[in-house]
Amino acid sequence: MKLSSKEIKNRLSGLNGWKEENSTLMKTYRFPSYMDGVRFVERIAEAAEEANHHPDLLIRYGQVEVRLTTHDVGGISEKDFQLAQVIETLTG
Ligand SMILES: C[C@H](O)[C@H](O)[C@H]1CNC2=NC(N)=NC(=O)C2=N1
Repeated sequence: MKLSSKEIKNRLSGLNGWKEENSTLMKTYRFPSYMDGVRFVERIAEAAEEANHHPDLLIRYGQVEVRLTTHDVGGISEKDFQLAQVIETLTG
């Protein structure tokens, strides 16, 4: 269930701006306003509920940090990459 570092490296090349840090996928998204970031977080939360897979989210002024890891397996799994792909579609 946990992906190897080789698999993670390969999968990361298909994602824009994501990186691995301490067995977590992470990306920082930037927004013109604080509320744009909040609205982005709301869209992520809906997708997370849909997937039953939940990221850690940090809302800052003008940016949102998204961190994904699979607690059940203690590392990065397929679910993390799947949700990252979905999150990439939510920025528009
Ligand atoms: C029972 C278990 O908590 C659920 O299957 C889901 C909920 N959301 C989750 N989110 C994340 N990031 N990791 C999990 O292991 C996870 N488990």
